[in-house]
Amino acid sequence: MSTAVRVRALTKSFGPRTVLSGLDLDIAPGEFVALIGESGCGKTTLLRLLAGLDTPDGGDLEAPPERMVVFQEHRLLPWRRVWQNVAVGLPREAAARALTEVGLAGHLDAWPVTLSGGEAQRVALARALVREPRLLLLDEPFAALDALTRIKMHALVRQLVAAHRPAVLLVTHDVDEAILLADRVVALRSGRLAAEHRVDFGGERSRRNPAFDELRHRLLAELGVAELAETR
Ligand SMILES: Nc1ncnc2c1ncn2[C@@H]1O[C@H](COP(=O)(O)OP(=O)(O)OP(=O)(O)O)[C@@H](O)[C@H]1O
Repeated sequence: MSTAVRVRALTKSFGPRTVLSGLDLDIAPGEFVALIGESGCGKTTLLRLLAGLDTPDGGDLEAPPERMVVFQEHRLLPWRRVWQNVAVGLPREAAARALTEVGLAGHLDAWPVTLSGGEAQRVALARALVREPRLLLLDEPFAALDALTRIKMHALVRQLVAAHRPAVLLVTHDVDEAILLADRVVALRSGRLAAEHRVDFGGERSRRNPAFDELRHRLLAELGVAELAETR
């Protein structure tokens, strides 16, 4: 497959509520796509379809079977130690390597209840990446974290994705997060992709770069909230 994800004319309704109505999306191998859109527009619905957790009503959807999801909540099993959560069916050494990569080499034998929110999400990332997925689906994985932890997680995700090169779909409310992490940002509105932007700055990818602010403003305008965002 020359694309990791290929979606055509995808439709999904819940009872009378049409959530996705003819959505097209391609994600190339190793590409990082961020999906933004207002609450309830169908972001998680699309992610669940790509994860195989739900079935579409119509259209075509191709996604690799080697796919892993990280949710907003860590979903660790409380009765398994950290390494056992990461390495279900794999040797302890595989978990140790993955946990070292996320900075938790010292927590292999810890119980999930003893972890901070940020640490638990690191374990969730290790659990996903230890399987070397071709597609990594991230559903607001940092939304419940405090701002400082989120900054650290952004840096970690950039590092992990550069090392493992999965295709990534990140669902987020956070336009800044989308621009900081993704190769391409797509906006979902009225059941379809309403806009897309390649994040292709000359120079560093940071809030200090004027191109960052320019793209941020365009995305907020496309989501219909630019003026509200400017007048806080
Ligand atoms: N299993 C379900 N049964 C009925 N309605 C559902 C179901 N799952 C989602 N919906 C509805 O579909 C719409 C889209 O939901 P979805 O969770 O995909 O939105 P979202 O963009 O991810 O929202 P948020 O950003 O708030 O998480 C919402 O109106 C939601 O209530």
